[in-house]
Amino acid sequence: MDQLAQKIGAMSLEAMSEKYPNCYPELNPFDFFRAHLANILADVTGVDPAIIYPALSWTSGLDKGDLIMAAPALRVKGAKPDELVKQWSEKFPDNDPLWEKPTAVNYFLAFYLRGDVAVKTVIPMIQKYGAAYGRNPAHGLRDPKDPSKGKKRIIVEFSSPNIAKPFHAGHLRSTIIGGFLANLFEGAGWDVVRINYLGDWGKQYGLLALAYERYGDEEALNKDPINHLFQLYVRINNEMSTEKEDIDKRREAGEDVSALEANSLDEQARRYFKKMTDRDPAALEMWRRFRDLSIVRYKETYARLNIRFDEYSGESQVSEEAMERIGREMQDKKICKEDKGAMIVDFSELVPGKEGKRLEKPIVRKRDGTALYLTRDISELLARHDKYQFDRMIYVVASAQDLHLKQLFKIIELLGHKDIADKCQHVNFGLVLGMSTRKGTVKFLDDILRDVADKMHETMKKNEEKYKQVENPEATADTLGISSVMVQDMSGKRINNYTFNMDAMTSFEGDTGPYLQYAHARVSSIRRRAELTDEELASADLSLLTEKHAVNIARLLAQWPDTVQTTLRTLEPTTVLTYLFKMTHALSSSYDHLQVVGSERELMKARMALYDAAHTVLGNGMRLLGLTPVERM
Ligand SMILES: NC(=[NH2+])NCCC[C@H](N)C(=O)O
Repeated sequence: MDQLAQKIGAMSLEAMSEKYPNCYPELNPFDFFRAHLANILADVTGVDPAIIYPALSWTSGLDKGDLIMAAPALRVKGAKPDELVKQWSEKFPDNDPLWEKPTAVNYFLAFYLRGDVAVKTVIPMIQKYGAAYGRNPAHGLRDPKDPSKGKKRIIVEFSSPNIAKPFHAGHLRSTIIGGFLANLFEGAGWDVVRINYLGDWGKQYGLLALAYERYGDEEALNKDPINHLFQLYVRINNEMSTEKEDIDKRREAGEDVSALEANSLDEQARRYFKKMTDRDPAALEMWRRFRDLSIVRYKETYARLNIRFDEYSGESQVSEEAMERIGREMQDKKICKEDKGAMIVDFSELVPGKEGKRLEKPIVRKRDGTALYLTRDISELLARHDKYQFDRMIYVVASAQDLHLKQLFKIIELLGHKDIADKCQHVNFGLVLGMSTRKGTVKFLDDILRDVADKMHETMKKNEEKYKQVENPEATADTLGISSVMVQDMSGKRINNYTFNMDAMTSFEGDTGPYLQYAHARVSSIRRRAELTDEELASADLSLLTEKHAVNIARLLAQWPDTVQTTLRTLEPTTVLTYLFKMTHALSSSYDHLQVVGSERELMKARMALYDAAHTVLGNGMRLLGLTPVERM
């Protein structure tokens, strides 16, 4: 890049990053192109380049240019925007080595890179950075100019299933999106702490222990803890509802039910859980086993999804003392008040207007003195801040809990910690429809992943030739199955609901996981057949890449680091996925025009260098999403 800057007489890279905010021309080709363009436009328009630089934005497609600028964004007074753009495009130099003379469209200027620019800058850059192309450690630095000041710290809390209950679609989405966000911030130079906040506390765990005492099976527990605990959970819950119905009936019939109630499962569970909160060793030991065994199994599933956690926290880990302390503080600060023996937060009295009403009146302590989900979250948030001193914290939780998290953040603010509340963000998402089976019975994540993998395995077997060459077809089918599920999940905006559709997600038609994997594997296969070394690719004569298809692939490759930067703002996996599918479409339409194997040697080297760069970027994008790119399928 530095050489290029010298050759074209542009300002040095260092000067560029001094002059423009978040400008990293040595890592991001578009920063380089933009900075150079802003300098020219400053001369052409007489406007301060600091205003021009952020006004240069993305186009909706390569046919609309590489960058576009709306004239009104430069705030030139007294002139008509459509006339301004005409003047500016005329004044724009004809001989700039990077940019063609811009075209005026209404009140926009559309800028196109010269044919060879993307090809010659981007391919060497990708060869140099490899897996790091697209990363930019500066985003997470406390001081981007001085790495010795250290990284900013972000907590990503995600997945957070409930022990003994099914790992449902909400947890699956949280796992996929959270894993992706953690990767995203890691690549942007943040110190990332991944926390799994398990649902592992409450009366239902007392009930579960009772079930185990009655019907537990040591062997089944060790073999498949998640399923066994779930079976116990379902059985005891059924029993409890039958019992409740019976008591209700008797009560209606005028019977005295107090003795029955005092000995009911519900009451026994409450007493058991009380023992747990009182730290009774025997009661805790049983619960601890359930928790530990469940975590072992969760870890196996997470590993299949390329996910790990730094901390398995959970509702059980919140200290009773801390909750009591904060409870008193809330009372002193008049944030909560007594209501029929319970403690509630009446937001309508604390927060003016509609917002106060919308936040409702959550309970923070029940009549019997026990804490709730919200109470635990309040303490946990503050404890995390003490422990990690985070700069930012993201909760990846379904939009069904929008209100809960709004209440949580507002209470933190009312406690006098607006600074902490401002660092917290709820990243929400919609529902997955149609995931439970017809009978309404739930499915475990492992079962779903196995079903999808089986389906992919069947498809793979249909092509005998290829199938024989795949080293470990089961493992590949598993990877493809997981990709199917993940890509379907990340295809739309997070907030949208979608329907779990096994046929659609495993299809090779359309923008699916298998199609993305296929696009990646296809480039690998060309590379295998071309039998070229890395040195040969590095010395390829890139000026041979003159075809429109080659140029367009390079223009897209240049956009990757910018796409990652945009994603840091949108926090949407679909931003990355949309880019990757654009890439795969450009690749698939290019193959007929850019033959590699069979072309003359120098041309073959140049084209392979281009495809190899595309292979790197596809792989980088897929790994960022949490997918495992396959080389053969
Ligand atoms: N800090 C939080 N409340 N995180 C979300 C936890 C999700 C909860 N375990 C559930 O399944 O609904």
